[in-house]
Amino acid sequence: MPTFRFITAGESHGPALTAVVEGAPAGLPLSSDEIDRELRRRQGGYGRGGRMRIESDRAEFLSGVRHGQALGSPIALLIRNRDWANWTDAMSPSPVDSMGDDDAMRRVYLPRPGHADLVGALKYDRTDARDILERASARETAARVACGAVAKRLLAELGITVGSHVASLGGIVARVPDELPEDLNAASDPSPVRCLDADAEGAMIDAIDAAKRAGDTLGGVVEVVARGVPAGLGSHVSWDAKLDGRLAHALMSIQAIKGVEIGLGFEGAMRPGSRVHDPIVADASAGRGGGFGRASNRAGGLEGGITTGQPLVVRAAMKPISTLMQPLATVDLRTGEIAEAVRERSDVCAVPAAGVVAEAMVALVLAAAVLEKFGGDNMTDLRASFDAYVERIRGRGVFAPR
Ligand SMILES: Cc1cc2nc3c(=O)[nH]c(=O)nc-3n(C[C@H](O)[C@H](O)[C@H](O)COP(=O)(O)O)c2cc1C
Ligand SMILES: C=C(O[C@@H]1CC(C(=O)O)=C[C@@H](OP(=O)(O)O)[C@H]1O)C(=O)O
Repeated sequence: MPTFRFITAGESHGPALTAVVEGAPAGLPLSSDEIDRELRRRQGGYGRGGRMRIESDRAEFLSGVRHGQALGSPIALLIRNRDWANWTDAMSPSPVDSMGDDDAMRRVYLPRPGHADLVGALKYDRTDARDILERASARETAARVACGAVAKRLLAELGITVGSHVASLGGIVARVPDELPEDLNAASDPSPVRCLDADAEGAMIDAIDAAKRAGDTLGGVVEVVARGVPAGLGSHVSWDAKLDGRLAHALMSIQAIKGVEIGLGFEGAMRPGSRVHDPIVADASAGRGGGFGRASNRAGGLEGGITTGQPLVVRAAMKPISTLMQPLATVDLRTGEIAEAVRERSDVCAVPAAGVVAEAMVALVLAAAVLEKFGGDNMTDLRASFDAYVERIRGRGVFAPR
């Protein structure tokens, strides 16, 4: 039985993105409509550039699904790039004769600080940074979101949901209610910046407009919350089994994400232990004959790399977009001469979209952890194993939502 994993391929302006998800159990209900809904969510958000007006992302199943259910074989997904029609020469896989036609071939010699242009060109021995940026581009996150939709469907079958909201943008912090809405996405999606605070939303939109006028860009922080996660996913026994580490890796791998927090995160480092750890309390509702409850969830649903049964709360910090219309200094890759970084069509802010991508990555990590613990090459066996486990830990008084 292969482990649950995924891989993506595709350049930003190539013909398509492709992805393969391996290890989804047979019988998992899957529809391209459900994947397309997630793809649409990722394309939205105030502050995105002209490319999102060209694309209208849709996923096609090429393998692994029949009559609306997974077969247990690798699921191959295709998302076509509409913009490809404008790039067929510049991105052609065939050799080109006119090596001198830089404009037609859209070659990039002026690397942008903050993008992969310079380091990639040096490492891969390229003079044209387009050979690097095409793959470094966050266009790839469309494929991640498609894979994440498969993971979300698997989790939903077991009563686990994953949602997100924008916690801050351009330094403007959203006030959030003490109790986050049960259906987080239903509350955050209607906002153009996917934020739960109407006052902050207006200020965030103004900040994006001001950044755009100034030729500048903005970053922010997104918060992902997974509900219905049973206690016991992940493990303390080895460094690479710890779920907190696996989540941090998955989130940090998203383009432009530079920080990850779990629960209180960095705030916890400023407080004494008495105001950080979550007291263990007797909770009759948690299990037969009394059980173990928690007075708070500052740990964000993880202790020792293992889920506690409380909501999983993780945040990811996104740096501002690196393509600036008032460019920073750079050096020409051909000549070594001082120059200004290339100006390309670009987003001003993509924090709302990054929240949707972060949800996908969290869902993929959780789905892998679920399948690791409960196995099952088909949904019937997976459900039976999951239900038996939930029943057992409830019997021990451990809180296990379902
Ligand atoms: C949803 C999303 C959209 C992005 N859009 C752009 C963009 O339009 N222009 C840009 O320069 N960077 C954009 N980025 C960021 C770059 O992809 C990223 O900075 C680059 O790949 C370098 O990787 P690093 O920031 O992780 O070092 C975007 C990132 C995300 C997550
Ligand atoms: C294409 C997407 O995001 C792109 C991410 C990106 C970058 O440099 O990361 C640069 C921009 O691409 P383009 O140069 O074509 O305008 C964004 O639009 C997408 O999210 O689907």
